[in-house]
Amino acid sequence: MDRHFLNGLGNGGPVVTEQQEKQQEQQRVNFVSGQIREQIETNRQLLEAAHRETRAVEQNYSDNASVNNYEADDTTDTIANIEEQRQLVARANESEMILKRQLDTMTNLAGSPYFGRIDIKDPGETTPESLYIGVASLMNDEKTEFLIYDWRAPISGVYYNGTLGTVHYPTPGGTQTTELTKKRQFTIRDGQITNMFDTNETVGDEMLQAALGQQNDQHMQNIVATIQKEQNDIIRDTTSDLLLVQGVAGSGKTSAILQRIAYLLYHSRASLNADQIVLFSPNRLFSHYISEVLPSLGERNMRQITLAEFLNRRFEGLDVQTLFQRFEDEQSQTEQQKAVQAVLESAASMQHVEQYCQSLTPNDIQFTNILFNGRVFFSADHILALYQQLPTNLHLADKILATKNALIKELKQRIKHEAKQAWIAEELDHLSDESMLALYGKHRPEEFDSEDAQIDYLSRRLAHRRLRIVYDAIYNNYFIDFYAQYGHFLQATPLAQQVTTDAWQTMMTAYRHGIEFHQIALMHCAPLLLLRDLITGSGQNRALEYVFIDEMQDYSVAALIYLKHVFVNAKFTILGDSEQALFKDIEAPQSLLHRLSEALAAKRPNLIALNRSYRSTTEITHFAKALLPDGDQITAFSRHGARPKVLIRYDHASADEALLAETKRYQATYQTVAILTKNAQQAKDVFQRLHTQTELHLLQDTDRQLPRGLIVLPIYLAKGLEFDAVIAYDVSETNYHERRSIGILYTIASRAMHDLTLLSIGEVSSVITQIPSDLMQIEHRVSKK
Ligand SMILES: Nc1ncnc2c1ncn2[C@@H]1O[C@H](COP(=O)(O)OP(=O)(O)OP(=O)(O)O)[C@@H](O)[C@H]1O
Repeated sequence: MDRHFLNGLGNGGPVVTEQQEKQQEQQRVNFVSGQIREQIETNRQLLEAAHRETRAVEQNYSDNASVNNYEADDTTDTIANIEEQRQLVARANESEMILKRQLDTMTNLAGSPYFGRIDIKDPGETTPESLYIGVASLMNDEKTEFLIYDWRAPISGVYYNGTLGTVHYPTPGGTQTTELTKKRQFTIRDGQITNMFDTNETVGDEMLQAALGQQNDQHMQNIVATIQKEQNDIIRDTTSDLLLVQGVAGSGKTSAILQRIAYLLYHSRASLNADQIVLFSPNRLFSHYISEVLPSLGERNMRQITLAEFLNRRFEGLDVQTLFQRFEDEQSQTEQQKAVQAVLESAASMQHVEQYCQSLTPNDIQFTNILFNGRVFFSADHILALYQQLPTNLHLADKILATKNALIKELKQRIKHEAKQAWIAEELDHLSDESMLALYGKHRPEEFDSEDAQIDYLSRRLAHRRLRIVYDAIYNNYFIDFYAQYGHFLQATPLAQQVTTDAWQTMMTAYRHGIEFHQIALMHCAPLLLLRDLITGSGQNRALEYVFIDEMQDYSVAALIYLKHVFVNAKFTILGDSEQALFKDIEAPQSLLHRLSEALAAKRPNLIALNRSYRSTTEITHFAKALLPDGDQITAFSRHGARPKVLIRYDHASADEALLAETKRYQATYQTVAILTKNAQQAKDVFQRLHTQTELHLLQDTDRQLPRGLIVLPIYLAKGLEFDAVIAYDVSETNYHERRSIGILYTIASRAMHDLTLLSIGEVSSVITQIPSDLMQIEHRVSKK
């Protein structure tokens, strides 16, 4: 195989027909597939050898580690030896992991080695060179040439971005210019080219058509073969410290950030690993849904957490209201309650926290007694006195730290004192043999000169153990009651104009009441955590490099500010679609960027808007966008299907009948069919009525996986997900009459890839009846006569 064949198909030679060209490309695929197979074989043998090596080293390690220390004279040598062995095991494991990863990558490449080809002619060259692009790079056996370029290589950017002609691409040495003379796309399945064509577009629609026409399964797919230009801008942005992506439903926001993570990991291999990246995802189902994308690209998954999990970890012992509960509760909120919530969740409220902390006087700090066995061990007054002795010019957090250190010092003295008390002597008398043996630690009874010395030692050890609980309380800052402190903050905060004194008072009472029952509403979380962190000078994570937040419309500005405070060194990528706001009103992307840049003190903010919707058929997208007052900017991808169907029934029995018939019809064609309801109660009701008649799964917020078959779930659990067919349950005016019904119905409609039915029990919601009727098929009447 000569180099010209490998890298110069169709370049400069005699004119070849399309058929011949396809044959030549197929030959190249065969050649590359052969190379991959060979390399897989070699790798497999290497992996087996590495595996044997690891086992041997591990065996050796466990033999050595179990040496009886008591009998060995040279314990230090043994420890050093064990440490050396441990490192050997770690290294052997790592080599095995690397080989395994290489093998996985090759296996990924085997059936479909690449999807793109670009021909480029560098300045001064006469013939172009062909580069083939796939999910990972591959060199020939001699390691002299790239058979496949990784899609993330600098030159590969040209495939996604450039149209034919002069193009530029970044390299470590600066921007390079070259001429793009050809761009070719392939679909290769099981080593056979099934589709191939040249294009001048970024990535032609034909490939995309094929990708989007497929049925959905339990996992999201990677999109590297068909990344679109704006998505590519998101993926390859390495400079912004705040990248705000505002994209309409189904525009590929989630896809783009996952490929972005793969891109960042590739480009900062030496300095960045997957553990330094965290994605805040909307729910656990979503985490599972996207979990295969990065592994399919040969990368480890980033960390994933939901806001609820994050908050629960920080509010140990408290039951934090979830987004879902809040959504449910909000349906019965008064206007004043909404106003109070808006105030607490604003950037201004976080500023108030800062100001409050700056001007906090010693007497206002809510010091609290530290108890031990039901008695006051350190009194709040004593702690205040310690605090007041400190120099006044110290920062609040430094003073708290100094107080903490002073308490720990006192505790050490008190341990000596307590060790001499009767309660310790008594406990010592009643210790079991086993506990007593443990209390000796590394000493042995015969080592002591006298019984007194022995008892002294044991008493101190026991007192130390028993008072550990006090140490932990000091260490964890339990000498300040942060819940009371926050209550004090609420009391001290100037009342916002839009809020009445009564409403504020009611909120404070509800807050205190909640705390008594170990509960806290979401709106209090960000200000309270910031307050606690500022007072204690803790709570920050400096190691994280990238934070991704999906579905940002569900986060308050206060929550985002808090996350920025926590992940102080991280670059933020925030994705959202204000149209899908389940909780808030819609906001224009530019003004949002402005507001966020200010709130998060971003130095290099960037906004990328995605207006093309890929998920749904043209008909579904046209219907969904018509629901929105400002949906004009949304463009549909041209892939056709049936118009959404609106079914109207006037009683539950006939509605259930229609629902069943519709699910049967969809299940005959599709893999994933979902009934989406407005809230959890409705999902439960549907489940209870139908599960005896058809196999149906009810999903709840504790679920982590999407089961196969027909499912019913409230819309907030379906955030970020997609289904082949969706049935929106009860889109009647009674069910959807408030303003925010628009966002909810839009989110429901936009979950459907191929088919959508909306079932109304009674008169249809005016959100739907106000749109042109030719966008839907109506069965029965839209309104009662
Ligand atoms: N460039 C692309 N090539 C192939 N498929 C794509 C592309 N962009 C998006 N898609 C597909 O479109 C669907 C929607 O993408 P994704 O879930 O990333 O959108 P989203 O903007 O996060 O949606 P939403 O906000 O509605 O949850 C997915 O099935 C995804 O695979």
